[in-house]
Amino acid sequence: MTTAFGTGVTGPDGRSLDQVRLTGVNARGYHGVLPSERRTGQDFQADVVLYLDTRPAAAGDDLARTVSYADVARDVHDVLAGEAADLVETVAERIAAAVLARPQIEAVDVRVHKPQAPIPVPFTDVEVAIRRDRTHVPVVAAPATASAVEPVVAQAEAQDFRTEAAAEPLSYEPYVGDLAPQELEPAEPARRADVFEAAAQPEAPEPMPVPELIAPEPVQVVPAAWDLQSEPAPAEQRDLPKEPVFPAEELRSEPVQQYESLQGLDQRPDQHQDQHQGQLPSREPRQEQPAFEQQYDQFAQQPEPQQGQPFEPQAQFDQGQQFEQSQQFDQGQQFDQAQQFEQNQSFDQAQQFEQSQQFEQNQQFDQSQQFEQPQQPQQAQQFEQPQQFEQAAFEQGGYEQPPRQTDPQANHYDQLFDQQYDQSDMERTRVAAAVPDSAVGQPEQYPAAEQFQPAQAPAEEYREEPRDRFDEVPAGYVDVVIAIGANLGDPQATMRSAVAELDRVPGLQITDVSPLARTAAVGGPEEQPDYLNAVLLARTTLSARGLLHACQEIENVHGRTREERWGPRTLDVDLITYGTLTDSADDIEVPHPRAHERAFVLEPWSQIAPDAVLPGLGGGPVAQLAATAPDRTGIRWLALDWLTDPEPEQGAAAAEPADDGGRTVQDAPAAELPPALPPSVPPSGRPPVSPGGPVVEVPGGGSQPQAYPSGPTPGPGGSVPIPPQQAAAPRTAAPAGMPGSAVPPPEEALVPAPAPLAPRAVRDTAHEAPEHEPLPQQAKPVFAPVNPSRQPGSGFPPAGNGAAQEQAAPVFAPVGTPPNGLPDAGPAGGAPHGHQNGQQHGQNGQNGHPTAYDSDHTVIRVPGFVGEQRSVAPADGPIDSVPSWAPVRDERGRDA
Ligand SMILES: Nc1ncnc2c1ncn2[C@@H]1O[C@H](COP(=O)(O)OP(=O)(O)OP(=O)(O)O)[C@@H](O)[C@H]1O
Ligand SMILES: Nc1nc2c(c(=O)[nH]1)N=C(CO)CN2
Repeated sequence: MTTAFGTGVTGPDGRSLDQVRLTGVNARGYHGVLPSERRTGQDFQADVVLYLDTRPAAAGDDLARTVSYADVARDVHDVLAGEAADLVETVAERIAAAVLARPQIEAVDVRVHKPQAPIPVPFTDVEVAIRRDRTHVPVVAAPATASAVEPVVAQAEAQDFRTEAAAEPLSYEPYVGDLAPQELEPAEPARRADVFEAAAQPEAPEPMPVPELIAPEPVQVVPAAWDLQSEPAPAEQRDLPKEPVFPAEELRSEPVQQYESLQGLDQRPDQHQDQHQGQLPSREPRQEQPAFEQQYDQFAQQPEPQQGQPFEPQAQFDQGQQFEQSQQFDQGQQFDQAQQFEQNQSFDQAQQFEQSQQFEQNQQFDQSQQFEQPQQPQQAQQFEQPQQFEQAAFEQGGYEQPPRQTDPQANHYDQLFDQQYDQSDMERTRVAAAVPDSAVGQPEQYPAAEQFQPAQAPAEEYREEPRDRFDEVPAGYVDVVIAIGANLGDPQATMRSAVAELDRVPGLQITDVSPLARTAAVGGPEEQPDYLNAVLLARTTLSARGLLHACQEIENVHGRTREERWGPRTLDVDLITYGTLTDSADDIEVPHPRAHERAFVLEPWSQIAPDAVLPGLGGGPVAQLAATAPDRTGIRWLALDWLTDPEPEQGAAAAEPADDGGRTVQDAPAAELPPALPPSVPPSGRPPVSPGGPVVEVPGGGSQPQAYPSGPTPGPGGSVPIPPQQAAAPRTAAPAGMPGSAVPPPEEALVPAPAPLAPRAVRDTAHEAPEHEPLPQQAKPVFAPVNPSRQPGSGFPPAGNGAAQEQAAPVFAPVGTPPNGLPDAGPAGGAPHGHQNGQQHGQNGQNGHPTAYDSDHTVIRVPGFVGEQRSVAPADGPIDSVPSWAPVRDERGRDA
């Protein structure tokens, strides 16, 4: 957000006002939408620039004629630490209101920072910056806690400098301006702040002025929590000259009291006297209990926590705890420092005692947080994880890849696996009976229980209360990453189908689909066909376990069997990440325990999320992990338009190798050729088709015709018809495309395919012959929505509208050394190579290798991932890892 922060304000006389700048006021606040933010709080910072005429104060060298920055700081701090707001914007507005309650101040710039915001990607800060003045007034009133009472001298002389205005310690009021004019009360006429208006009488305080744009309509004033003590301070208190004036103790938040306590500012004369007599000042009961104090109270009422309940000690969870402990330790340190500071202030013993009590309280609160985790494992932790992960990453000095660790769950996982394969029948039954989470009392809708036909009654375990964090249903969407793979049957068709089916799972939305990778099998029996792999980005409101069950159900629908570990399969759907949750249970572990070492997951993932970071042990930047994964050389190619490419004609001749001057399949060393995939046995019931279609780039630069039977040819306009009655077909556990199938054939969900298709821009993640990589002239999105009902906002590029597609074409710009002879890049200055409408073949690079965007714009080679690994993507980001010309923004305007 940009603002004119600190850029100057003209005063009533047309001259620039002076500025008092206060930066970096910070406090732990409880603002935010997420429950965990409300519960645990986080650091907030604020900067303010006060615009006023400082001449009166300077002339008399008199603090009373200006504003005390200490008072302002306290107010700012009080807002940050005070009543929780959902939005940073509201916090900024409150600060502005508190500041402008001082009549001397003509305008204020406020910046509020939320550097620990729960954002699951690396970031530095979230900042909201606003400017408010006497005409563009804050949309909330000043907090009751604001030090709005000005010294008498300042008030008396304010008129000379045209700065008087109401200074009552008003409470915040909900904004009822242009947002909800119909709710305005006629009895509450709109008032405009006017710096020339006389200050309100103390005995009859005026309401906080509201913007003039407010229509005189009825208003329903919902008292904010800030209103709890909104009566004006008594006249005596307001008139106290040059004395620090504080809101009643019960109105001040605990952090504010601590702050004041540290400053020795919270002691009233009588309290000082008490302390000098060695007595502790009694604490008045608070009417407004800070959130963490409530938590403390709750904790105090709870029984002694039992060790190990309900989580098993897990390495990853321990790690999470460490992060939290380090946070707590930090807090503790702050309090240690605070204590020392107090001691340095040589306050009397009574005060120190009180403060040490506070410190103890805090320690107890820390403990309560710690023990709350096992007792209240749901919800909170899920959202705390991002913070913990972020925090840990920051503490480590960025997202440097931690030393690779061997799978800490290996034994457990192996056991689990053996069990599963020993009892594969049981496993099938269990998965089939993995009834929706609605059966465990959760509001999940996938899939409706009655639509299942489990082989046996749902196991008792599924009727239990949520067992662990994997059963938590999130309050909002959680970003997830799902990997799919197949090497039996008709892999591409199955995977297309799976994408459609996943997107149709209620509570799950696929937001992006990676290119399709052809990969050498990793692990399992030696003689195994190549896999096709892809990664899906999605967001879900399902619990992690609910989502895994949905994935397994789709595996089952496609005839997944488990005969041997890592054996060939018709479909594998793995849950790679669930937000930044890192945890494991008997039946589920996230992140997927082997994701960090699997190029067949990491490489497709990094293609669509170059900045993605895999959380957890062994995690790190996905692109970096991909570049070093042991199986990276097994990545054969990436197909771009695999979701939307038209089905090759029956019996079509194998695609001619591109006339690209590169080696053809015949030229390629046999050892480099990917093994042929087995004959198709499509589970979808559609007839197999002969190979043909996209050119496959093989190690060493050769090409080979290759194809997988896929969906039907799009109709006119590139759309694929969707029979409505089938689209609404009920879900059952029958195979896709069969009568009563739970899963409609994939084509039903593929709509409408943009025609003609062109490849999505794909990052070249390696550095092989970068100078010869051409710039595709027009790259367009190749992925169409897989569910027509999910329209704008679903994250998919616009579909079906040729013009829209045209406009959405990515912008290309040079990010490295331009290829020889290429003009400056840009939307209109692309390389002469490339293609249009998917008809031209990619041109040959000057080194004799085919271009990165190959024939039919369907398949790209993956230099560096085939043959010898030539380079490793640098740690400092995807842009640097792109060797030459490459898209810097994709069709959605995102960085590529
Ligand atoms: N994040 C996860 N994603 C998928 N399965 C998981 C996950 N965590 C635990 N599992 C468990 O792993 C079991 C085996 O899964 P599956 O048969 O798909 O393994 P695989 O795909 O052959 O091997 P791998 O787990 O190495 O990918 C499943 O029954 C499931 O309960
Ligand atoms: N290339 C490749 N190899 C694998 C895959 C896979 O999806 N692709 N899945 C496995 C178990 O999930 C084991 N090995």
